[in-house]
Amino acid sequence: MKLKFSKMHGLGNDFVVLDGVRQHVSLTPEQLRYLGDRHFGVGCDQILLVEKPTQPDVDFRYRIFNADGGEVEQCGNGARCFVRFVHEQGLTDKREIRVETMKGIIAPRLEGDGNITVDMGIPRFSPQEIPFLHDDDVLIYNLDVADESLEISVVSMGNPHAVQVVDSVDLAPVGMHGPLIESHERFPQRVNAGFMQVVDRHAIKLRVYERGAGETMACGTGACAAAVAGIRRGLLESPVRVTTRGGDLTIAWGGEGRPVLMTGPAMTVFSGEIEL
Ligand SMILES: N[C@@H](CCC[C@H](N)C(=O)O)C(=O)O
Repeated sequence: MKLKFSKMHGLGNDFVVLDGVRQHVSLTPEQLRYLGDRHFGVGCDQILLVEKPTQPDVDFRYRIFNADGGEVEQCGNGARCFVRFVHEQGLTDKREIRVETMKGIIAPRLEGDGNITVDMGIPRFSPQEIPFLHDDDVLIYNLDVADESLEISVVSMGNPHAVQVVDSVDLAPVGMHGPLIESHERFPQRVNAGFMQVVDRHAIKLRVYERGAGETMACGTGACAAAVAGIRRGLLESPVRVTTRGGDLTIAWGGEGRPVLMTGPAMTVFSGEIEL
């Protein structure tokens, strides 16, 4: 089977994007891992699949697979690439679209300057919604990791995040603690581990060890989760500039019960065809 794809990225968080509207796409976990493999396949952090919607009043269905082959609920940088892709491929000419994901509707909008703003939905914090095994619903939890007690905040942006404040993102033990947090027994569906350094009340630096992909150059939902956790903890005010290893995102949040807005770029690198 030959499959057409585009290679895209949002701040270096890279994707293989597939048009499942005009071609039939049904991939096994092995085929997804092959597409994601940087040595034997195309190489990416996530594979994004554009499909026809299954609900009324939405334009597309958006499915996301980590490089390890697992399907997940949400991907922020991917959402911006999704909009760029459906425009470049002539699948729509609407500047604002409504997209169905595993965990609800998101609404990305192509801005006049070429950036994309995505309404990422309302963040959730209760342990059951993450899911996170804990009886209380509090702002900061202690998590035992490698003989240390880390202070984390938990946020669901549709997908699960554990965010901690560090003195320096450059010195943070992302490679050592990241995988231990990702697979911690208190996160039954695993988790994305964020390490945020507060620069000032409107700016942070962020590194994220992503579930199913390892540390990425940037994580859109991770940026939303970190900004929201920082605002709830009284450390930050909206809007927040989030500096990742791949560049900057702007995150705006109006507080409890309000949606998070994420703004940033999305790029196409090349298109190709691969035999599976
Ligand atoms: N890179 C993404 C998040 C992708 C999914 C994540 N690894 C998960 O397993 O939840 C983003 O930009 O949000």
